[in-house]
Amino acid sequence: MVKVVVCGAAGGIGQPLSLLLKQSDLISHLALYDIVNAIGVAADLSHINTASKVTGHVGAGALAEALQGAHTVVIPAGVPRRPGMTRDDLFKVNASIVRDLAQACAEHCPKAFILVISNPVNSTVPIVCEVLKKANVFDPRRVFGVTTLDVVRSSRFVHEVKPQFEPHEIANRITVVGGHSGATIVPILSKINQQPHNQSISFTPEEIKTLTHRIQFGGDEVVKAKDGAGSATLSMAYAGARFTLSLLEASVRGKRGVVESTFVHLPGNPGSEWNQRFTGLDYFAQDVELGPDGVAKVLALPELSTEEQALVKIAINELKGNVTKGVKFITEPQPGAPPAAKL
Ligand SMILES: NC(=O)C1=CN([C@@H]2O[C@H](COP(=O)(O)OP(=O)(O)OC[C@H]3O[C@@H](n4cnc5c(N)ncnc54)[C@H](O)[C@@H]3O)[C@@H](O)[C@H]2O)C=CC1
Ligand SMILES: O=C([O-])CC(=O)C(=O)O
Repeated sequence: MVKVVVCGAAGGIGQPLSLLLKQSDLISHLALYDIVNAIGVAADLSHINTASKVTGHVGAGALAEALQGAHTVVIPAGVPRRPGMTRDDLFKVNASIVRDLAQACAEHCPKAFILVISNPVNSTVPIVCEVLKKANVFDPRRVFGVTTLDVVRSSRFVHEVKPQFEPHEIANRITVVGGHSGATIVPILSKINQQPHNQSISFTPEEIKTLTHRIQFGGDEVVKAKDGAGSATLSMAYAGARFTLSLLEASVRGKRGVVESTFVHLPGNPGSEWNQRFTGLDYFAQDVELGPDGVAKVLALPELSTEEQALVKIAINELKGNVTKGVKFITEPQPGAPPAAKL
């Protein structure tokens, strides 16, 4: 029975994510932190007749008490995109929000699992890792970029092309590698097996092209449809809850064989050497087996088709810049950049 903290809990993702987490019997205390409105959201959720206690914490002065004793911290804090923006455009605002939350985690719950939802994930995850390294509390097994929405979208979109395959049955069988923005999102569609029949799903080259593009730019579909009112929140809450609960199943309940695609720091993580050599990167999303301490094993990339190899090459090139930008934000802060808030 564990304490889970949601930072950014009053937001578009934070509220439905907290609602989904309130349903889990693995969580004994759900602490909701935000700079606004978290007390009201907590009061509302606390009337639901499931086991966990819910508390609300508002403002930087209340962050320490929210994080104290946390087993897992989920971070959907920060601004979302509007039409015409890239995820990288969010860096300006979200980088310092994530940096300050990571600094507070380093001080108040250095052993907690940290799940980063705030965009741009390709840069915010390196920011968290660098803050923890600086504080001498970094454990690469415990920091995750949440890319589950790419897997969720993949299984839904594949079902729409191949209705004979149920989305929930293929949900855990599609690996998405790379990162979490446009061309860095690479779904491995050449290797989907549907259990229990072990029937493989095959596509025409045109289907692969259309599906890959839709999965890579699924976020833009929602941003456009919401027309200025933000980006994916409900599907993201579903995906964020799925990842959080998978991690709790593996780490708290001791369930074996739990695998999710996620963006992690490769050096120091068990099994990551092959992917590190292949990509030449320190951060990459791929299937990861989860265990009692977080990452139990980074799974080697599957055999890629020629087209997938080309896509991964493009992803690697873009990721290099995204990762470096995040790392440098902590290791080489610009003069005039806002200082870390005292939390
Ligand atoms: N990883 C992924 O797959 C996805 C990531 N996202 C990202 O998630 C983030 C949040 O999106 P939404 O919930 O739609 O935004 P939102 O604006 O609805 O909610 C964000 C919340 O963060 C809070 N916040 C701002 N600064 C904070 C701080 N310093 N500490 C704690 N809370 C703070 C705000 O008060 C607000 O309640 C965005 O960066 C978005 O791009 C969105 C969808 C998918
Ligand atoms: O598109 C966005 O900005 C939000 C996001 O990451 C997604 O929906 O995948």
